[in-house]
Amino acid sequence: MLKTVDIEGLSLSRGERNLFRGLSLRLSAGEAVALTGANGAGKTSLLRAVAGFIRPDAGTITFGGADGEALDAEAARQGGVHLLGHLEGLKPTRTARQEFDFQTAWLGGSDAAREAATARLSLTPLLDLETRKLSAGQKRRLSLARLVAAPRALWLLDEPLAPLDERWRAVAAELMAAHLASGGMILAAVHDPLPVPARNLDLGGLA
Ligand SMILES: Nc1ncnc2c1ncn2[C@@H]1O[C@H](COP(=O)(O)OP(=O)(O)OP(=O)(O)O)[C@@H](O)[C@H]1O
Repeated sequence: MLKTVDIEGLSLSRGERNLFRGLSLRLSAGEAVALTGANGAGKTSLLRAVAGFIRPDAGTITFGGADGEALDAEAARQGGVHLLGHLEGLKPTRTARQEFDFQTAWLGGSDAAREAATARLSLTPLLDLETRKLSAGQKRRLSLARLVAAPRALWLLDEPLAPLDERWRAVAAELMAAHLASGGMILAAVHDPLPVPARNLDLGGLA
């Protein structure tokens, strides 16, 4: 079970440009960190590096288990990490139900957890719509449902509240609080404060 994430001396570039150097961060069970910084500072890139989609120029990202042992990074990412990006990764002509069922089956969610997620995010009226017909906030609810349907220790969230209205921001806040209370971790790129207690890591302005 994933309990810690250690980022040590991380340097990341995109194209020719270095985004940051020597970044270190330790995240433990029950903790949230809000990543802030100017547009283009590298918040999304850092989330994608932790998820394993971008290779750093230097530094390490280590995942730890309950006894403090280092976990195999690929296995930790496969079984312990959710990345919720602001592009929702939905195929436009498939229905919300097809996407939700496909994604949660792939992620290994149980039927009970899937039903709980559908109820919590009030997805029933949306499930038969093609995803291209969903609003930005409705798409985000579909993505948040994944987090409930397939529990994983580390949530990497890219501007999770941005498209949500007040009602669904409150629900997202409750989901985050419950996740932290059960020993989960959150690393979130935000321009507004996270709705749960969080440390701040500021990536600053453009390099
Ligand atoms: N696939 C890519 N190839 C080359 N450069 C990229 C790529 N993706 C992002 N970048 C660049 O990397 C830099 C950091 O982008 P990133 O999306 O990580 O910033 P951000 O801090 O999340 O910004 P925002 O607040 O606007 O969401 C930007 O200058 C961006 O143009």
